[in-house]
Amino acid sequence: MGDMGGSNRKIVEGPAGYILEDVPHLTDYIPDLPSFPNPLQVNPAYSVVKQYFVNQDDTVPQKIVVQKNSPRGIHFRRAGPRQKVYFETDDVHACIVTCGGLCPGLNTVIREIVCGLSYMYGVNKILGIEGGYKGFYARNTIPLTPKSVNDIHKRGGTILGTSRGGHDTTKIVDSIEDRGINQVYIIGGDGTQKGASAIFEEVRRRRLQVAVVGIPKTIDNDIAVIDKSFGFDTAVEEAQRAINAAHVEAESAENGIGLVKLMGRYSGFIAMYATLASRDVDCCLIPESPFYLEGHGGLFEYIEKRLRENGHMVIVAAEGAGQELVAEGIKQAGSEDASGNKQLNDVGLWLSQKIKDHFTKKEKMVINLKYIDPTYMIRAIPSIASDNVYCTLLAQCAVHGAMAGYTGFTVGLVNGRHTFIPFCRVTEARNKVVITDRMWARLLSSTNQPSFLSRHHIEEAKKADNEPPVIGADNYEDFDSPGRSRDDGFLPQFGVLL
Ligand SMILES: Nc1ncnc2c1ncn2[C@@H]1O[C@H](COP(=O)(O)OP(=O)(O)OP(=O)(O)O)[C@@H](O)[C@H]1O
Ligand SMILES: O=P(O)(O)OC[C@H]1O[C@](O)(CO)[C@@H](O)[C@@H]1O
Ligand SMILES: [Mg+2]
Repeated sequence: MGDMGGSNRKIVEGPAGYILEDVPHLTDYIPDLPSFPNPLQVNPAYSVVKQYFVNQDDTVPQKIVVQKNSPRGIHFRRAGPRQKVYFETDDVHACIVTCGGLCPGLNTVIREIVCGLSYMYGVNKILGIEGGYKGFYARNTIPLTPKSVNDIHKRGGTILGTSRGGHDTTKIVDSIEDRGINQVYIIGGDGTQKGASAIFEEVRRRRLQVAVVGIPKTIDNDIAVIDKSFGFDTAVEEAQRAINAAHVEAESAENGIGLVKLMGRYSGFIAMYATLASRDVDCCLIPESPFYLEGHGGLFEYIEKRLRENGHMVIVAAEGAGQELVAEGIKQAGSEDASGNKQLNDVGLWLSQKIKDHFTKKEKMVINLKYIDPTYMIRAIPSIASDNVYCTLLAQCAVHGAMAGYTGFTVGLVNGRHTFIPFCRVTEARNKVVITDRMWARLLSSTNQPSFLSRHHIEEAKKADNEPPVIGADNYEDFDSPGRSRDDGFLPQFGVLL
């Protein structure tokens, strides 16, 4: 295999078009770092497992639907415990930080990093950084032990607190150095992973023996490459309660319309999956699929049709849907939050008003519209059982990776297997619903809503999705990225892990 990577990418080529997008290792810049046998070899729980350690050469393909002559394509390093570790148990001083918005499962990940470090590797120096990135230099730390985190997975939110903004790379790495921290676990979304990458680059520049590991978090499911983010299933499950309420209200009133707003700033996965799961939704609006209100094929025409046919209807809107229309209507330029994310106008309130104005004033029709906004309710809850298991495996993989000396990576599920993914791959693009994919077609067929797209729009969208794959480009996994565009369109189950 030859190394064909640039200075920041570690790309290894092999026969038949095999490409490994590898992750950095501490020995890349500290070549004489000593290694030690993994203490799990004598751990009674794990020592009985046949072939417990991952083979050094195991990698996971990004694209699993192939033809006979397809090149082997891009692979990621398989996560899991290694025979050798690069930290002695007593020398490990770990810290954990949570950044960005809340997400079900944050506390489970914190708990399992602490328990994984402690029970699997005997580590007992673990600090919680309070209040996100700025906590490194502006807040106190809290010691974390298996006892102190024992019950936290039953609670929503994060026991460490979180924040947006305040990422100062120099101050953060100074604090890491001053405190003698050598393993940094960073839980957060796309912005957080960009921040983690900056910390890793500075750590490498200073040649510190510090492993920097990201655990991807976002209920929007907008992180690239990975199958699905933790907490997503919990959020979709909770959204069902709001949709059910909207349906009950709508069917009990004359021309009842239930409107539910769900999270999804740039990506409509929660709205799409909640709609598909519910079967009571007549129309789902997401940021990726532009819509219009008036005229032939528009939303008002469809609402009128559904009310005449069925007497009631349910609409689900992702918060990022139709933002151009909303901004046009209220002539307001979007502002930004402390992390530089666009702050959205309330599509739910806007749409409610537009629908009421159209039907009651213009069409002189009696309608009863109920607007339900459960956005924060779906992310401020503890994670459901399947997400708890998912969080546990992500946390354990993060710990195994750091102990084995890997750094500058995010742990993530790729085609149902846990992998180490270089930071740049999860930060360079955003995972979005592909509206020319089978999953969106399934949704359109299940709701029977108009696609709101002209033939020209469809051709343009298809062209964009069929750009040839290029390494490092946003879309080269589009053909088979599960959250994004998988042949069967379904997010995989977590039956096969590690
Ligand atoms: N490009 C960047 N470089 C360094 N730090 C960043 C960058 N983008 C964001 N951050 C930092 O990462 C943290 C979290 O970012 P952000 O608020 O965008 O949330 P997120 O991690 O994307 O999570 P979510 O979108 O799911 O709420 C913030 O403290 C922010 O300052
Ligand atoms: O109000 P906050 O905390 O900034 O978070 C809102 C945003 O966070 C998310 O839940 C995750 O990015 C988005 O769906 C939402 O727009
Ligand atoms: Mg984000």
